[in-house]
Parts: sequence; C-alpha cells; structure tokens
Amino acid sequence: MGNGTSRLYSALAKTLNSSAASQHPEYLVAPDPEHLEPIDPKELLEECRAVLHTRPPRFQRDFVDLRADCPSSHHPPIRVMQWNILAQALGEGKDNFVQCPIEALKWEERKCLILEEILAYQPDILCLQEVDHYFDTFHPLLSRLGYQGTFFPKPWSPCLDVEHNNGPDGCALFFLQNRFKLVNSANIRLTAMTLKTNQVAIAQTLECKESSRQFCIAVTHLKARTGWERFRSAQGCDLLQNLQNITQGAKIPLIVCGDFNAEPTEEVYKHFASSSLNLNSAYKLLSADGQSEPPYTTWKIRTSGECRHTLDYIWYSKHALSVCSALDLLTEEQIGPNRLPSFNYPSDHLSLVCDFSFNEEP
Ligand SMILES: NC(=O)C1=CN([C@@H]2O[C@H](COP(=O)(O)OP(=O)(O)OC[C@H]3O[C@@H](n4cnc5c(N)ncnc54)[C@H](OP(=O)(O)O)[C@@H]3O)[C@@H](O)[C@H]2O)C=CC1
Ligand SMILES: [Mg+2]
Repeated sequence: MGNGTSRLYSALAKTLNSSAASQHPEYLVAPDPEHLEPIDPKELLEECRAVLHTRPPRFQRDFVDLRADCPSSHHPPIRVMQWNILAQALGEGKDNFVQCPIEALKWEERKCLILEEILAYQPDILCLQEVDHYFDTFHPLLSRLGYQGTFFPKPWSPCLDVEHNNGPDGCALFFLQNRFKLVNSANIRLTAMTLKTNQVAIAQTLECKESSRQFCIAVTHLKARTGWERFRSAQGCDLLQNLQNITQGAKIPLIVCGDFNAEPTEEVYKHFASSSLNLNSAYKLLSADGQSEPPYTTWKIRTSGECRHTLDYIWYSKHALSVCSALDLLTEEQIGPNRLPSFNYPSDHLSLVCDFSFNEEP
C-alpha cells in the first residue's frame, strides 16, 4: 500500500478498534484534531469500499433539481445532510430490528457504510442524531476531512442500558472549516412544560467565508414513541423559542435539521410550519404540488410490526434561503421487503440532503 493509503488504513484501523475504547473509556477523549493529519476523501472512500467488498453495491440516489425556486448565485450552494445514523448500541441491543441480520449491523462494516454515504454526497454541514461513536470514529475522521464537530449527548441515553455500549448517544453537528467560521454555539437541553427532558439540540451561528453571510444551523432529536405527542410539541416549542432568541427574531436565516419523531399531522410539525420564524420544510418541494412531505423517511420492522413513517425534516427560512436541489429518497424496491437497516443501508432512517442558496439581500 502506498504511504498515503497505509496512513489512511491506520486511520480506519484505529477507529476499527473502538471496542478497545469502550473497555477503556479514557480513550474516549477526542484526540486533538490539530495533531491529526488531513486525509484525502477519495482514499478514505476506497478504504471503506475495500472493507465493504462483500456487500451489495450501494443504492443510486439522484438529486432533484429545484432550481426554478433557486435564484442564480455566484456563491456555491450550501449542502446540508440530516441523518439519524442509528446508535450502534441501540441497533444491536435495543431496537429489535427483527428482519435485519445481526451481521449486517457489525460496526466495523456499518460505520464504513455511514462514511461512504457522507463521502458520496460530501455535505458542507452534517446534522446527525444517535451518534454513539463520536470520539472514537466520527470526530477523528471528519476532523481529518476538514470538518469542525460538536457533540451533545442525551443526559440519560438509552445506550447506557445496553451491555458493551460505547457511551451515550446524542446529536452531532459538523461543518467544513474552509467554508465557514463559527460565530457562536449553543448546546440546548430541551424542556417540556418547564421540566428538563432527555432530549437535546445544538444550534450554531456560522459565517460563510466567501460571502460573509451568516446563518444559524440547528440539529435535534425529539422524544420518540406514540403517546408522547404533547411532550414532543412542548419540546418543539422550547426549541423554537431558543431559536427565536439565537436568530434575533429571525433576522439571521435558519436551517433546522432533526429526527422529530413526529408525522406531519402532529402538533409539533404544525408549530414549526406556522412559526414566526417563517420556516418551510425542504422535502415538501420534492412533491408534485410542493405541499406534501415524502411518504416515509424511516421504514423498519420491529417485534411490534412494520413501521413506515415520515419523522425527519430539514426546515429553512423560506424568505432568506432557497432550496436548489434535494436528494431523492430510496424507493420501496431499493429498500426491499425486510426494510431498514440492511446489508445495503446502515440505518433505519434515510439521510436527507439539500443544497441551499441565500436569496439576495432584501
Ligand atoms: N429519560 C430519562 O430521564 C430516563 C431515561 N432512561 C433510559 O432512557 C430510555 C428513554 O430514552 P429516551 O431517549 O428519552 O427515549 P426515546 O423514547 O426518545 O427513545 C430512545 C430511542 O429508542 C428508539 N425507539 C423508538 N421507538 C422504539 C421502539 N418501539 N422500540 C425500540 N426503540 C425505539 C428511538 O429511536 P428513533 O428516534 O429512531 O425512533 C430512540 O433512539 C429509557 O428506555 C431508559 O432506557 C432511564 C431513566 C431515566
Ligand atoms: Mg432510532
């Protein structure tokens, strides 16, 4: 292997030993990214594909051009990926995906499927939920790809109930340092009816280095399960209030990514759709009338049966930003009868990817 590749292999190999990290939590301290050499995305993609050589080829997904809504801009669009990547401890120990063979969830390969998806679409900004391999995998590797990362774990993650877990899961936000400067960052523990809850969010104000335009990017993961609709609604209101303050009353354009664990019919969705922050949901633009969410963003089979839901969204300031394109979802045929996750796709949630551009100054 060439010098670069062997160096690279050491990068993957180092993260491949994450089981060691979970037995020695002191390794879970993020290595100082300054001392991590940059890696070439193409070489890392090759490494991932080498690890995945026994797997079926990845599914082809295409970007849908929405440029009719998108003013021409001499600045490159901002590509945002929203993705609940399925916590390893929950996938193996709690979620009970009864149609997914346990070997399809092997971390050494599943993490390469996750990285392959990120490298395939090369987002400028990554908004992730259920990250329970931040310090031993995503932070070191994405730092070496030029991202700056922030991680905010759930105060009491269900991962901690699973034997041989890798620590708590939480939300993570990554952005490319060569495109953006961090202006401010807030870790938000969401409340419901003034009570602190187990769900969190991260909100960061970034400044584009090429245009000096500022915007706020937020990531969240709301309480799951039926019966908790009012709870999610209260969490959503709390997040909106925080974002109202951070964006100075919507003066700063806003993008909010999340697994809201709520169908569009739920109250929390209606709060976001009618908020004074003037938000629109980007994936509605993929529908013929531009008014309907996709039929699913997550599709799994648990012991309780088959669950096909639309729970994941990318909200954006509809006056200040335009969606130039959005990544189409997997078809039912691609997902297959055993649904997700599978040997082909690493999570029970699909990634959502959009390209945004600023509308001209009003
Ligand atoms: N909240 C607290 O203060 C306390 C929490 N705990 C622990 O935390 C857990 C609750 O965690 P919290 O994050 O607040 O709860 P959530 O209800 O939000 O769910 C936690 C995780 O479980 C997944 N999930 C959703 N539906 C199911 C299902 N039907 N079967 C299996 N997994 C599912 C969710 O994935 P997805 O979002 O993709 O659907 C989510 O990642 C408890 O089960 C306990 O283990 C214990 C004591 C106190
Ligand atoms: Mg989950």
